[in-house]
Amino acid sequence: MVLPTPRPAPFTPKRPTASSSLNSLLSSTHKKYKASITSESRIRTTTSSLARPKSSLAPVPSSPTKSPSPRPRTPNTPRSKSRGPFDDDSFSRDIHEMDVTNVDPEEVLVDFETVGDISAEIDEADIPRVGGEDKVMVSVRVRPSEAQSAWMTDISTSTIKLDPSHNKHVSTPGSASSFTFDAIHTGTPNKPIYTLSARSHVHAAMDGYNAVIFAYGQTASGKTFTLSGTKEEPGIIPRAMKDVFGFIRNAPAREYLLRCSYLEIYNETIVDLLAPPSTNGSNIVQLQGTGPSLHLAPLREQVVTSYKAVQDVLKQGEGNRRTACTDWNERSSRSHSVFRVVIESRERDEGARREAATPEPSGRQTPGGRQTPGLGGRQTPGPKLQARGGRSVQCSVLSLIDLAGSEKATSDKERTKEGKYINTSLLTLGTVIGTLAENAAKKKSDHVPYRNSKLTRLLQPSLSGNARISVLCTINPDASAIGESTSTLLFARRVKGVALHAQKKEIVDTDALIERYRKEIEDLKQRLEDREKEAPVRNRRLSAREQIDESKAMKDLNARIQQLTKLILTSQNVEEGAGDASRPASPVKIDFDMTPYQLQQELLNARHQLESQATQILALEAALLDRPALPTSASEDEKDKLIVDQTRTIRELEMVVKGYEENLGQPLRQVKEDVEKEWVVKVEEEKKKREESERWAEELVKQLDREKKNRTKLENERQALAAFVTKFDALGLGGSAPVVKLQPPMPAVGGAVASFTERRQTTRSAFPTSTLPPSYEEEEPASPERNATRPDAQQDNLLAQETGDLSPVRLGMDAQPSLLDQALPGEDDWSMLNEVSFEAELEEKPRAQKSKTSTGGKLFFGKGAVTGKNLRAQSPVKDILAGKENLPI
Ligand SMILES: Nc1ncnc2c1ncn2[C@@H]1O[C@H](COP(=O)(O)OP(=O)(O)OP(=O)(O)O)[C@@H](O)[C@H]1O
Repeated sequence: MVLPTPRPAPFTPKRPTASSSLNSLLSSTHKKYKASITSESRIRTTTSSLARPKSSLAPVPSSPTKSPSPRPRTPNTPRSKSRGPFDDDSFSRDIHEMDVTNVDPEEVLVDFETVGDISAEIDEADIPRVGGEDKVMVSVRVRPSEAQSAWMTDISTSTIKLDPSHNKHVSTPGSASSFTFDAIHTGTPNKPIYTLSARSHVHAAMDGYNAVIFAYGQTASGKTFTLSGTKEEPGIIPRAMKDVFGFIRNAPAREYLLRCSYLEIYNETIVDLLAPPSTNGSNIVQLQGTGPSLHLAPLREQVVTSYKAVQDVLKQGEGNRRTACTDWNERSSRSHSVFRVVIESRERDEGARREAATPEPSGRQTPGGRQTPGLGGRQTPGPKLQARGGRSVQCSVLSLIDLAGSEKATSDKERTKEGKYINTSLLTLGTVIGTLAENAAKKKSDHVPYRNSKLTRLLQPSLSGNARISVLCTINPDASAIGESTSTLLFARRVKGVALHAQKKEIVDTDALIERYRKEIEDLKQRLEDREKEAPVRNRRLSAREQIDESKAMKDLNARIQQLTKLILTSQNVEEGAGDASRPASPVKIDFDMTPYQLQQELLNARHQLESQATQILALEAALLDRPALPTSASEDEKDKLIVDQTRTIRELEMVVKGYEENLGQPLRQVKEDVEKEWVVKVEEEKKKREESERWAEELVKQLDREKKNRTKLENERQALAAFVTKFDALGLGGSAPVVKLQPPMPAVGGAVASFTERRQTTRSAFPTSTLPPSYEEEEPASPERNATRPDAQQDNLLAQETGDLSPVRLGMDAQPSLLDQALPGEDDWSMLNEVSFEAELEEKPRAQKSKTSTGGKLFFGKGAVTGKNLRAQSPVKDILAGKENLPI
């Protein structure tokens, strides 16, 4: 019975830790196990533990540690951010703030001036030309290990060979032979890896060639460490991007436009790592077209103008990458990741260079009124530089690829499934590379199965020759991994055989948009100039409000001109290291494959941003106008001169003001005095008039009071007389006529006049004409005949006697008709009435009765026989009656 050979223990990299607390936590868990992804499990720790060298090699990574993680995420599940080489406090900016749909490529150009001072960052070492331009550059990196390395390396000859002591333990074909490549790397530092194995390719990309750098190797062999690195030991990607800006810095004759995208191939699905994670698959990228016209859509690209912007992009992409804890690697990449930089560049024109040399006060205004071309076509998403004046635009793509590691079946089902996809695609890559190498070696053109995997399809344009390629093969030096390492080295050897024939891609494109923008700027400038010329004349005609509007319109024009001409980043305002906060939001995302609705939304947002920026610009302009005419750094002489000038201006203005005062002051004062006098007279007149009116009103009030009093008195008199007549009748002095209870009418407005008229007519009919006062005669001549003609006269008279209506007072009232009939009665007339005292009369009543009894005579009022003498002696009423009524007494 053959016992199964025990499976060699897989490499268990020691996890470098950044914090001591985390370190102590992890040091207690050196056991290997599997776990699913969590944000914790994806924490990339750094290298304090790497400082534990065993020999000349750097310390070995620790074993994976258990993480209480939930299940791995599905491709479309939004993933949380993890800490990685690009995690930094400066990454705090939300990537969505940088979304701008409509990016003007001219506005995001980077050139040697705009890139800032990066001298401290650039490795000035000569770029080694290893590998040749028609061959793939292949380097091997041996990861440090705590265990004895199974491989012997000779860095000077770039050779690696399995230690002969292990030959007897392995049966992998070819493992015994030695391998020679372009470079062999050991140790932890990433800088030599970049300098020797990547830098020339980055520069080739900047020169207009497509370039691909990818890391290939067994899981946990150090691919991600090599490409991304850590914060302390940045990998190829961050170094390459710094170098890109350094390259621009050293290329004063050209200007560049950079666009980044970041994607991963997970379980044969291409996912956009920069698109917002979504559940409806909107971040799934499709491969469209074939061969050289192959492109990815929809793919979000971000225009970057500084290294800081690149860091933001990397951070977002890293946060979205799928990693998981496996049996071999605590944070294993479960996908192939591709970071792409599209580099467009063109020659700068002479005018631009000259103007750039003398910085404009308005910042990065484009020299010579640089035209703003539109965006590129859909075929190449994102903004495209436009060729200028027949000069071409170079376009190249730098792809930095971190392949997932080949691995054996794991104890986790999910990881096993992922591993299957990973291994299949790596196998296909191997096959494709093998075929290409064989075709190159044997000058054949056998079918290359690019289509067998997404990875090879994606790499097709590069692998088919039109790219400079650098392959970094990472190996685990442990004896337990000799099989995988040998396989990696064999792959590397095959790759070495692939022939390349990379070509620069140049576009000559004379897009009319440039002219359109240039013309718009010229038109706007002309309009502004015209308005400025007319301004003094026009402003005299305009109201204050209109003048404000006019000045706003001019400011708007100015703002638009500045917007259009402010195009190119200059060395003064872009910093390669820390980024430039004064720059417009950058990097700027472009995705022309979004739905129209999404594009509209982004456009709307961008417009809002533009508006608020325009407002800011206006405010800054205003502040600029308000600032002192001299900078604070101006020399004392200049300041003195300015003060003298301004003093002179003030004096001149004072003289002008004085002249006005002298010439116009006196006449104006005279006019003012005249007007004041005139107004004083008018005011006096008006005062008098008002006083008169007030007096008149007071008089009226007084008269009204008197009228009221009189009315009250008259009413009292009436009531007294009514009582008197009643008593009179009750005494039987009214004859045989039955006693009729007096029912005096109630006073009413106009009622006195009506009563008076009625009584007058009654009286007229009752008295002989001769006894009537002349007024009666005049008004209506009374005669017996006439009376006889009045059949009702007798009856009226009788009725009057019966009702006692012919009272002396009423007759008196006849003489003094009514207060209401007189507008303003004289004082004398009223005094007569005032003298009438009914109380006194009533007091006299018993006396009158007594007299009547004693004399036995009759007491008549009206036509009765009562003597006027008695009445007059007893009451002032009787006097009135005697005097006014002219009655026979
Ligand atoms: N040269 C090196 N020096 C120090 N540590 C290293 C080196 N190479 C790799 N490591 C460490 O080894 C561990 C695994 O490395 P890494 O994640 O880069 O492997 P990988 O090949 O990307 O794995 P996978 O394919 O599973 O993603 C990490 O903790 C990393 O820091």
